[in-house]
Amino acid sequence: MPMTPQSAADARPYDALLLYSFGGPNKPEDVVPFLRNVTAGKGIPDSRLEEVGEHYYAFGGKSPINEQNLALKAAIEAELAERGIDLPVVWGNRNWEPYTDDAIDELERLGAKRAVALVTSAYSSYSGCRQYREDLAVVLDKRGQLGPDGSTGVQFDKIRSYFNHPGFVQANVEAVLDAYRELEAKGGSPAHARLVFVTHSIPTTMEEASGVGHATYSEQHLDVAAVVAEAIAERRGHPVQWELAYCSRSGPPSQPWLEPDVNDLLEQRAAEGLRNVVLSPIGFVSDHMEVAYDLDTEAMETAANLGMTAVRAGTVGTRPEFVRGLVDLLLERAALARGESVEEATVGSLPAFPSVTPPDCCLRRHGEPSGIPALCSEDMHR
Ligand SMILES: CC1=C(CCC(=O)O)c2cc3nc(cc4[nH]c(cc5[nH]c(cc1n2)c(C)c5CCC(=O)O)c(CCC(=O)O)c4C)C(CCC(=O)O)=C3C
Ligand SMILES: [Fe+2]
Repeated sequence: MPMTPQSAADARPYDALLLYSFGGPNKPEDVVPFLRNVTAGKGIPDSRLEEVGEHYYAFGGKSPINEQNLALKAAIEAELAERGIDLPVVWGNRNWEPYTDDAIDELERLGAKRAVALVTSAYSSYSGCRQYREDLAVVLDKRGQLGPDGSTGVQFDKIRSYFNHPGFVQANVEAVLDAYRELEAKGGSPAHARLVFVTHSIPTTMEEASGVGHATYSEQHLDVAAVVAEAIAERRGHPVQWELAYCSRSGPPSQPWLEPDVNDLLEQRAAEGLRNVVLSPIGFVSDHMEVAYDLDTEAMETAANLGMTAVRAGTVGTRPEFVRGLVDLLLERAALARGESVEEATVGSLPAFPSVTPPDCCLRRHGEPSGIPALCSEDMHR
């Protein structure tokens, strides 16, 4: 796609970008209300909530996620300016300030009629896709701005799940290469290291439901992992053994979630004689709390106790490959909205995911419609 200043108008028909994220607490008093927002009606045991609360308190009650989203917003704004695209970026979160409702207020203040949402989850599942679309619908409904006949409110489209977009994948490759250098500097042995990709675990029921009309959540990760590992082997000039592990499990013990847990995997591999590990958190886009606690605190401690030399690769954060990719995705979505045919860039073996999803895409579990409409779906005519 040519990135000349002439393409400056090509964000049309959009007049704003909504950077839509999870949110997190900024101070100790925020922690409990934040956790209540996250877990409303999700059956997370109190014991788990107290445990997660402690993770936040251990970091002064402040999650890094909000500052990371502000940094990403600034990086996107800089990239838009660089390309001569005049499009305001508004930030909002599902679970903390600025809330979805605040973001829509802001969009209205800016006079936006049609916005495109960029969700800070790269992969498709209920948690990374539909839940965001449902929350938008719920908030619009509360505002009296949701209806099959169109509405007076802001119209939303969504940028497709971008786990297999070249920008996201290349940024991960660079981050993993940096980690290999760090392993070497720590006296480790990169050629013998296992590359362990890590993502957020989800219930197996959510995993199954994530595969309607496209590859499932775990299949999406396996595809990205294979591409990244191959690129690392090529760039470093030695074979790379890799596998996928999960972190941040919650829910009752009786409910199966995706495994292996990263800590269990490290124990097993250490017992088999593995000594060098590179952890690559491909499931997360920034070094937020799940990375800071579950990986940097817990998994790194597990590795140290096992006598392993381990490093954790960075997340894509504001890496230039990622930020440029996001703006490419925005322009691609805009061209689709204008009815133009565009090449939807991907890497790996999976096709580009739909930006207008099938009605039953990414339910929490199969055959269990949430009863809540979800925006950016084929059955939502707005
Ligand atoms: C797939 C996925 C992502 C990755 C995609 C993405 O990056 O968006 C993600 C991200 C995040 N998850 C986060 C925090 C939490 N997630 C929870 C709970 C849950 N997450 C789930 C899934 C995911 N979550 C699931 C299936 C649950 C169980 C409840 C339910 O079915 O919905 C809970 C409740 C307590 C607990 O169970 O841990 C908390 C506090 C934060 C903020 C971190 C910060 O503050 O820096 C972020 C970015
Ligand atoms: Fe989560």
